[in-house]
Amino acid sequence: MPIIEVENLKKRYRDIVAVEDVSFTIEEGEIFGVLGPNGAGKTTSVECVAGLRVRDGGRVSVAGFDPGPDRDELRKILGVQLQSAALPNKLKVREAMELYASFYTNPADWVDLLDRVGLVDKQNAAYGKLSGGQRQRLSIALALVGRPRVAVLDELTTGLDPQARRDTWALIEDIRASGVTIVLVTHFMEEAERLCDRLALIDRGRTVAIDTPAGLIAGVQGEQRISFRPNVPLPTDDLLTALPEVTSVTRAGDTITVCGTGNLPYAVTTTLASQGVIATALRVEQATLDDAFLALTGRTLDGAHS
Ligand SMILES: Nc1ncnc2c1ncn2[C@@H]1O[C@H](COP(=O)(O)OP(=O)(O)OP(=O)(O)O)[C@@H](O)[C@H]1O
Repeated sequence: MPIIEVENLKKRYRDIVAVEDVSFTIEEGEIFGVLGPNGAGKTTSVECVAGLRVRDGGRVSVAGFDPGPDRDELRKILGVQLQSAALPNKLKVREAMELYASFYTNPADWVDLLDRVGLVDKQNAAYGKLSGGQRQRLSIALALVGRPRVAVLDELTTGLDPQARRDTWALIEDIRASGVTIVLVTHFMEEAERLCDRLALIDRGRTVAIDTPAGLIAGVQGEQRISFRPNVPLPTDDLLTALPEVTSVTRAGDTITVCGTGNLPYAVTTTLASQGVIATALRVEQATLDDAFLALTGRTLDGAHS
């Protein structure tokens, strides 16, 4: 039974249509990603789900509540970590936690939460003195203080270095393991691929696809590419170009790159082996979510046209 249902959501800001037609359902306990380029309407969509913006059309249900009329009920079950939410620099970590805990009748133990996000030693540090990663982790702790069933996390790892990003991913997996459903807004395909059970791809205010990361990638009809260095020089490319799987063979120095379809790595390596040639430094480039997005929209996730 889905915990969140969004059907034909619409939202405009004066003459800008931010969300034209977004629909998705989220099962309880999922990490559900909302992925798309900047300006696609991701934040606006989840803000409508969280009751922070009033939608212009469509239907939204969160655990049976409509975020419009049932805002107070929603507040009890939904925690939100918003993009670029800032606290006063002088506010101490413990003061922020106490303040947020005071909003709820049955808040989580905030010391325990700080422990989970690795900030228990920073209780007396001022917000302004925290690093980017620490601020993000604090914002997650604040989103969880009301013991939510659903946590909405928006652009959580933007601006973090790779290590802090990986630490945050581990934390999100921990939170899900504790039973919280997570809605993760992101424009990072690695993040979506690594963390999300399912994803909605959003482009120009519309849902263009919903599936698991693997399902979205498998749907890409594009070419595969493999590169290798033969252990002995290949006098001619004919051996490879004759294969039905192969569409092109190019060389750069002693590296050969083969493009094609079907089970290309198998076709190429067995053909080489039959001639006594070993493919060294073999690399298979897999299709990515970016390829899937490009195939669906003609644009890449960073917004560039193909
Ligand atoms: N408060 C606002 N007033 C007017 N236009 C807005 C407002 N917020 C967003 N928009 C516009 O609505 C469209 C969708 O924005 P939104 O922030 O929802 O997209 P997004 O996919 O979350 O992008 P980003 O990753 O850049 O936040 C954009 O064209 C944006 O400029």
